[in-house]
Amino acid sequence: MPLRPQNARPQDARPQTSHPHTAHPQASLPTLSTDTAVRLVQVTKTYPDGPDVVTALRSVSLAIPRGSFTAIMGPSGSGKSTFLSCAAGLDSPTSGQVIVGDVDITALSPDAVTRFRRDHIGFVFQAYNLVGHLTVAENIQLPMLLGGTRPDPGWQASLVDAVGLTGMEDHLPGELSGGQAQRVAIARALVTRPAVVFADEPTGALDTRTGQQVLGLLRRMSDELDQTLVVVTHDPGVAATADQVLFLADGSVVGDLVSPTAADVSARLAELGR
Ligand SMILES: Nc1ncnc2c1ncn2[C@@H]1O[C@H](COP(=O)(O)OP(=O)(O)OP(=O)(O)O)[C@@H](O)[C@H]1O
Repeated sequence: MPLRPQNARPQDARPQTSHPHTAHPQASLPTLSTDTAVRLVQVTKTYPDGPDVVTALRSVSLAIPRGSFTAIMGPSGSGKSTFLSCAAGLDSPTSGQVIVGDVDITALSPDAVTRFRRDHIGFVFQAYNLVGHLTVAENIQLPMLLGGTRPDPGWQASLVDAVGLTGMEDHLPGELSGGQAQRVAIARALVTRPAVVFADEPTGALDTRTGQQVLGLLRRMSDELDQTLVVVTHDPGVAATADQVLFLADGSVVGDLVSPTAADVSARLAELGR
C-alpha cells in the first residue's frame, strides 16, 4: 500500500534551490508561498513576572519550508517551548504573526484556532499523551473523530503499517511499550495529513535504541510523505537527523546549521553556553 497520500506533491516537483530545506532565520524573508509551511513574522512573547515582564521570544522572524525536517535547539530558557506553543497555535504571541500554510492563525478567534489546530497541525509529545481507554486504532483516528469525520480506511491501514503496529489496532495504551506508544502518537499526528507536525522532545522518554527507531520513523515520514516536521530537542543526535537546525538564545534565532553532524550541533551548543 503506498504511504504517500494521493494529494501529496511528488518530490521532483520541489523547487530546485541550493538548499531546498534551509530555513531563513531573521534574514530577509522569502515571499510567502505554498512552499512555506510555517512562517513567523516578528513574533514577540512576553510573560508577566511580578512587576516585570520576561521576554521569551524577541521579534522572531523565520520561514520553515514545506517538506523540511527542522530541529529547534538552544540553552535552557532560550524560548524553545514558547516558540513551539506560539508556532503551533497553543498560545498567542504578544505581537507578530504566525502563518501556517496560507492562514494567519494569529488573526483567528480562539475557537477557530482550536479547529485549525485539530485539522491542520499534528503534535507529538514526549509523554505520548494517548487516551488510555481508547484503542490504538481509536487513538490514531482521534483528531478526525473530534472533527466529525473518519480517516479513509486505506490511509489508516497504511499509517498503522508504516509505524509497525499492524495487528495491534485493538490494544489499549496500557498494553504498549514506550516505543509503541510513541509510534501510535506519530500515526495520530499524521492522520489528518497536517500542514506541519510539531514534536516536543519526541524521544526524550525512550531508551537510546527505541529512541533511534522512533527518530528513524520520523525521518522516514518526512522523506516519504514530504511531511513538514519541527522538533524541539536537547539531543544533538536528534538534531543531526534533521535537514536543518535553528538555534535560539535568549529569545532570538541566533544561527542555523544545514545537514549537521551531532558533533557540529554539540559544538554550536557549547558556544551558546548550553
Ligand atoms: N508561563 C510562563 N510564565 C512566566 N515566564 C515564563 C513562562 N513560560 C516561560 N517563561 C520564561 O520564558 C523564558 C523562555 O522559556 P521557555 O520555556 O520557552 O524556554 P526553553 O528553551 O523551552 O527552556 P527549557 O529547555 O528549559 O525547557 C524563560 O525565561 C522562562 O522562565
